[in-house]
Amino acid sequence: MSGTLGDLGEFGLIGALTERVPPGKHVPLGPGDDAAVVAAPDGRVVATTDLLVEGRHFRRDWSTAYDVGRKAAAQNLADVAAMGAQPTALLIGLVGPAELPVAWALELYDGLRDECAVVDAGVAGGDVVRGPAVMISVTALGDLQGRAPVTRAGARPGDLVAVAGWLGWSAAGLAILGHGHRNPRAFVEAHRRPEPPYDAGPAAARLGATAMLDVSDGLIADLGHLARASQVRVDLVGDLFDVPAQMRDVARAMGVDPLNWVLTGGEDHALVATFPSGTALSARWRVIGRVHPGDGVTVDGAEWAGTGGWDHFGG
Ligand SMILES: Nc1ncnc2c1ncn2[C@@H]1O[C@H](COP(=O)(O)OP(=O)(O)O)[C@@H](O)[C@H]1O
Ligand SMILES: Cc1ncc(C[n+]2csc(CCOP(=O)(O)OP(=O)(O)O)c2C)c(N)n1
Ligand SMILES: [Mg+2]
Ligand SMILES: [Mg+2]
Ligand SMILES: [Mg+2]
Repeated sequence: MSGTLGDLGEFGLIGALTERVPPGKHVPLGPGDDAAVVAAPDGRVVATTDLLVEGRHFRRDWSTAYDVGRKAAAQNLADVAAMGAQPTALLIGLVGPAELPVAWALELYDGLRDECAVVDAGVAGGDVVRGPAVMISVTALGDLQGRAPVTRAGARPGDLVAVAGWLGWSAAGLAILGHGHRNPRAFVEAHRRPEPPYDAGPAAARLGATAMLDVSDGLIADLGHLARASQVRVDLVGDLFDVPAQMRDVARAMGVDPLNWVLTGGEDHALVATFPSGTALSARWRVIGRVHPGDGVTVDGAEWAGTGGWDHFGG
């Protein structure tokens, strides 16, 4: 569809967007009324929201609208999975200038639709408003399917710390884009379109995970939240992290330490969980450390010097 949001008007835009995204099987009443109705068979709903702001979370010259849509959905669906829940539906707030091409908004919705399809979720509704920059607000809902939520607060001394998914790939991709490059593609693609290991979330809950979160800001920063909530120390074992050769090569060319990307890079939305020692973990979980009495996050017993990850208002 050609033209801009200004050409189409608010209700034309809503019609064009909602036509593109099926509400999905958990939504008996989707877009079109004052609110959507989302099924929650066991009566406990997980709800989470994240904002994406142009220039801060994405750049339109670095990512296509489709990729921004995939990432906006992924960032929120990963939070639902990190509670051990099955995602059911998204609510989308879209802010943009009247000059924004309609095609950009439609492609954004194609990305939202396709990422939702990975977890069998849909888009239940949203809002559109004119504003100076593109901003996307995503609220995700999920179903605990009768399980207790896996919070950040349940880790106990002696537990194993394990990760499912990627670490450092998105940060490497961001660094590559920041240097004005587009290659190696694998990292740039990982930045544009993260692939959270969604089904590992409910699987971890079934395995008896004591705490869990997704890595959005950086492993050390995010584990810091888990350590604080659980009143424990998390010790990571450096030798348990294997940095891929290709990541080492990129880091060498930039004169940086690739372990920094792995330990403090966000936006891969890997799931990190603690499990009672002796838990029979499937191959997708890599053990990276252990929980101890105390506080904070250490690497090989030593405090991590420097920032542990992204802070929107940090120095
Ligand atoms: N403006 C806000 N009002 C209320 N709660 C908030 C606000 N911002 C963040 N939170 C809550 O603080 C916690 C940490 O937020 P955040 O670091 O963004 O989590 P995540 O990385 O999983 O998205 C979450 O439980 C979130 O709901
Ligand atoms: C243009 C651009 N600059 C910088 C970044 C890096 N970045 C932006 S936000 C962020 C952290 C994750 O986003 P946040 O809003 O904190 O999500 P949450 O932790 O709430 O899931 C990172 C690493 C980016 N993705 N794009
Ligand atoms: Mg958040
Ligand atoms: Mg999170
Ligand atoms: Mg954050």
